[in-house]
Amino acid sequence: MRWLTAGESHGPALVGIIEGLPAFIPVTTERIQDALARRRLGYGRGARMKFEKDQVRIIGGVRHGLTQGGPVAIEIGNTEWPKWETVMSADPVDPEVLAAQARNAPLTRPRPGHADFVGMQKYGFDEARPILERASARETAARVALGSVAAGLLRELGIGLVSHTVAIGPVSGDPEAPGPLPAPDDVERLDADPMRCFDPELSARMVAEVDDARKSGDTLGGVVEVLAYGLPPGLGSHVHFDRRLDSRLAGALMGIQAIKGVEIGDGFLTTRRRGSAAHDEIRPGPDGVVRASNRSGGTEGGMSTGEPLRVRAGMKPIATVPRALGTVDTSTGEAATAHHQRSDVCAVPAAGVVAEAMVALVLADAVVEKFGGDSVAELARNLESYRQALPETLRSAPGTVDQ
Ligand SMILES: Cc1cc2nc3c(=O)[nH]c(=O)nc-3n(C[C@H](O)[C@H](O)[C@H](O)COP(=O)(O)O)c2cc1C
Ligand SMILES: C=C(O[C@@H]1CC(C(=O)O)=C[C@@H](OP(=O)(O)O)[C@H]1O)C(=O)O
Repeated sequence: MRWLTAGESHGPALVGIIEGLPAFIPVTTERIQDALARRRLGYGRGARMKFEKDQVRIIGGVRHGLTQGGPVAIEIGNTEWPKWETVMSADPVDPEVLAAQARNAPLTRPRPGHADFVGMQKYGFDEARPILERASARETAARVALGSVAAGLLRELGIGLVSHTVAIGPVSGDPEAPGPLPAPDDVERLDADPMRCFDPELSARMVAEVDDARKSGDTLGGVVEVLAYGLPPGLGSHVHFDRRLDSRLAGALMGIQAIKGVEIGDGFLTTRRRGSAAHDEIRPGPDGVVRASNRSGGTEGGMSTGEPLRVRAGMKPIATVPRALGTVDTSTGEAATAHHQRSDVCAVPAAGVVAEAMVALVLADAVVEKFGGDSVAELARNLESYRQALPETLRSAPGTVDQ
């Protein structure tokens, strides 16, 4: 399976293409639109989330609500395009017409924490517009659209995903005593929460933190967690670094704009424990082998164990800080303050939805790789025969975790 996105933040549209998925995955415009609406959720986002709309058009690979086995291409049109038609025109524009556009003023005060400055150095531009247009996390809309196709395949195999916010800035629960974990059935409840947080009391403290940051002209980051239930054991492999499921998940999550850390299971917390309190003991159970805990987060040796997958991604605070940061004006070499028009105060809840999409893409890839098949039915058959072929003493009975 492979996938690709194209498009700029203020371009006419984003495009995503995914190839290598079987036929008969349910995909509709409405489903993709719903997935994209979830990415716009969350307290702390800026004005752009309100006035800009995502317009979904499936342009290949799907017929009558089902994939056909060929590449699926999805276009996400941008309703703001008419305002940017000249500034972002693909074809050459009369320099006089361009000069008259206030929106085209050269961005020569690169923003620290963005791709602006190093992008200008690397690609040889004398202003940041061509860099920031592609670096913008607007691109994550295309990933979420593709992720919804991948999640559709996983759903057909009984694999369900959910994401939630676990920290905003310094506000988080007790890492040693986490509350109950959400399940895929909790998605609606989570989406209704302003921070997409499972604990209402914690959510209220997160909202207060966002309000406080906004008041002081500042921004926030945080941590999201993605959970996947119903995975078979054995996705990924121990045999090579780039076949490990944990390494593929970490790469995919680090590939989201502003993600600075990834943890699998208890992650860095595990490093503070002794070995006797760090791993998940294997026990015989009435319906198969069970685990005493799931500290590993559902992977061992780079493979899924069959227990719930639990991965976290840490997002740095939004880099376009209203209380503008110091920079250099590259047209003069003088000290200056960075460009700031508007920005999100906090986009962590949206990053959770993007992280969920990235995990869905990695898992769908790993499932297709292990079980193959050109139709969902063939893939499901292959998965079932793998489960059935496991001798009794090697069969897991997952979901028994009591941390
Ligand atoms: C969903 C989402 C929304 C974001 N919104 C903003 C924003 O409004 N302003 C901003 O400065 N950065 C925003 N970012 C982060 C920037 O895209 C990111 O800081 C930039 O790409 C540089 O980060 P990097 O060094 O990790 O690539 C957002 C990121 C995500 C995932
Ligand atoms: C448009 C989206 O996110 C944008 C991502 C983003 C950034 O720098 O990454 C900066 C903001 O855009 P602007 O600077 O134009 O206000 C966000 O609104 C989106 O998520 O759809």
